[in-house]
Amino acid sequence: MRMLLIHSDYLEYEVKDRALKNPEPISEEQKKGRLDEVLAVFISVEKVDETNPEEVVEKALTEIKDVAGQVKANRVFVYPFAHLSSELAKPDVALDVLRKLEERLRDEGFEVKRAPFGYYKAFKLSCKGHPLAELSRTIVPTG
Ligand SMILES: Nc1ncnc2c1ncn2[C@@H]1O[C@H](COS(=O)(=O)NC(=O)[C@@H](N)CO)[C@@H](O)[C@H]1O
Repeated sequence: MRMLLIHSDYLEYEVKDRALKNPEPISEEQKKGRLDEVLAVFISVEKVDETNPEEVVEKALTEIKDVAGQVKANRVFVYPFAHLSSELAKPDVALDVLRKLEERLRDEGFEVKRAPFGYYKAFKLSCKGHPLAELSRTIVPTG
């Protein structure tokens, strides 16, 4: 899994078109979303993650909690992003990993939104620009 973490004044998105034949079913309300004062986490789930998705979710949770603690963010925006890797996991595995990560972040007390999976989306992001505002993490299952 590849993650790009951007501490932001806000992240907002708007669904434009489907990018997959069968994108995640979404409600009218989910076609637009915004969070202010947020740690935006752009995530590519990778082929290697398919060997142990549960472990990857827990490792991603640990990394996000660590960064959120450092930048003092209590909101997290989970954003499916297929452009951080050339070895993408299958969409059904990727969606399952992202849904589980969203759930575990909520378990840990974060306010969480997840952008819809399998769609082209317009988005606006305001990066705060402090030294820890732009970070990346790579997570690999131990197998
Ligand atoms: N492994 C993945 N990790 C994260 N997001 C993914 C992954 N696979 C698919 N997606 C989601 O599905 C959308 C489209 O995926 S994509 O790989 O970019 N594009 C396609 O698969 C098709 N457009 C054929 O190229 C992405 O924008 C993202 O929302």
